[in-house]
Amino acid sequence: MQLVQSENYQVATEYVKRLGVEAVGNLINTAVDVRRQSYSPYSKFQVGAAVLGSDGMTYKGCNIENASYGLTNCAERSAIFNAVSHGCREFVAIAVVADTDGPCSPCGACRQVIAEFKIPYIVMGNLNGEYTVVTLQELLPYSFESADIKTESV
Ligand SMILES: O=c1ccn([C@H]2C[C@H](O)[C@@H](CO)O2)c(=O)[nH]1
Ligand SMILES: [Zn+2]
Repeated sequence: MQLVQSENYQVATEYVKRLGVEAVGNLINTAVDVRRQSYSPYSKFQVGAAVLGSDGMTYKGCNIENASYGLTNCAERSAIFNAVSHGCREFVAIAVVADTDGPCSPCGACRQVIAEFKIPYIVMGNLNGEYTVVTLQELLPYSFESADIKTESV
């Protein structure tokens, strides 16, 4: 698949340089590949995600829906939970891909989980090879995090 950057081109180019063009391409291709495992009989909207761990491993995830719609797990959270289940808690970047017009953007719930693990770069793509990269700070500014919980004050 021919990859073409869209949206915040200048700043995204800098992020791609930091991550490495090959690493970004591998993450997108892995997300496209695992998207085929999507269990989405209700929305019929297939999503794939791949997260690169600091251990150098790539962990995959797809969206998994449920007859009780609210129990649906998005591809991004599936990928992160897969990584954590394998003992990986530190990450370099996450990619998400779906059949969207522009790059597919993570939902609010996934943004919060991405923030929990402080994943620094988020690669958003689609099946046409259009993609962009944003930082965690750009994706979810003013995030609520563990440091905000003061258990002593209870
Ligand atoms: O970034 C996204 C957006 C949506 N979905 C899933 C949830 C649901 O199964 C379907 C439609 O929202 O797509 C993801 O996995 N990731
Ligand atoms: Zn989500």
